[in-house]
Amino acid sequence: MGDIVLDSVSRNFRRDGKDFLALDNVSFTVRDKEFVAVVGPSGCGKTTCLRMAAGLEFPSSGSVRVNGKEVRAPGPDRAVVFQQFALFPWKTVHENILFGLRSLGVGRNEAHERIAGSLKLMGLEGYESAYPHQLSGGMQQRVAIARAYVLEPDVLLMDEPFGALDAQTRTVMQEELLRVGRANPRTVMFITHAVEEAVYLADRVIVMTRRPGRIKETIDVKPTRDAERWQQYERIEDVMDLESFVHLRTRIWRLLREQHDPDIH
Ligand SMILES: Nc1ncnc2c1ncn2[C@@H]1O[C@H](COP(=O)(O)OP(=O)(O)OP(=O)(O)O)[C@@H](O)[C@H]1O
Repeated sequence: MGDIVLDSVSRNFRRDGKDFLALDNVSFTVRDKEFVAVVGPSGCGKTTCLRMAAGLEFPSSGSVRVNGKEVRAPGPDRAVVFQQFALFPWKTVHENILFGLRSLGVGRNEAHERIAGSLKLMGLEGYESAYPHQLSGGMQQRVAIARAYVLEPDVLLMDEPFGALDAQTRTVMQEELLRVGRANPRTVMFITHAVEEAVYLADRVIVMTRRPGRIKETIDVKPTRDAERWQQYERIEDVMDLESFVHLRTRIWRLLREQHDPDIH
């Protein structure tokens, strides 16, 4: 069980000796085993929201709770995947994944089993002894995701995890994440700039406004996905071709474009 609740969260930062409001009274919930994507203009505070759920950042006012508990620090119930894969370059794939398990105090035999399971889940069997520089970007990101999944956290926090990948690899990763999510559902908060990625992956998409970040609208994708049976299509391009998909994507695009930027006339 793991839900994420941001309750009336505001956050001030200081820049050039002045305070500015980065997040303004943001409230949303990611329910247990729900996949929620957050989209919004650059600098609207998406990463700040995610870092608060991770316990790496704190609200100026309001509260952030995971699994009913106020977040005060990072914890093993939450795993974070960042855009830059953040693997240890001097450790093998196996050792990179083992690192988190060791700090959880998982015994040797169990760790081996769990690592083997997570490598299988991410299609990385046979790469246990490879070093990150011997892997493609897509494979490195799969290791980063395997490393998060192996901890069996209640909550996965993903900040533009596919942002650094080329378009083709990104597509494959999106399909894989959907497959892994079906086999092994988790509560996921997923930040992206890519509207299509959000609609393809998420049960709900939260659209934020330009700074100071507020919630503009929340779009429910799951009812459409279920009613139109998107899951019968294996390939992302077949889903993206559906009228129901295009409709939701366009709706989110409009919400993002509607936002008046006071700096641009
Ligand atoms: N530690 C910090 N100190 C000062 N300002 C910060 C800090 N962290 C974030 N900010 C500012 O807060 C605002 C929101 O940043 P954040 O990274 O959350 O936005 P974002 O929506 O994730 O942006 P992007 O999509 O470009 O990654 C930005 O103006 C950023 O410069």
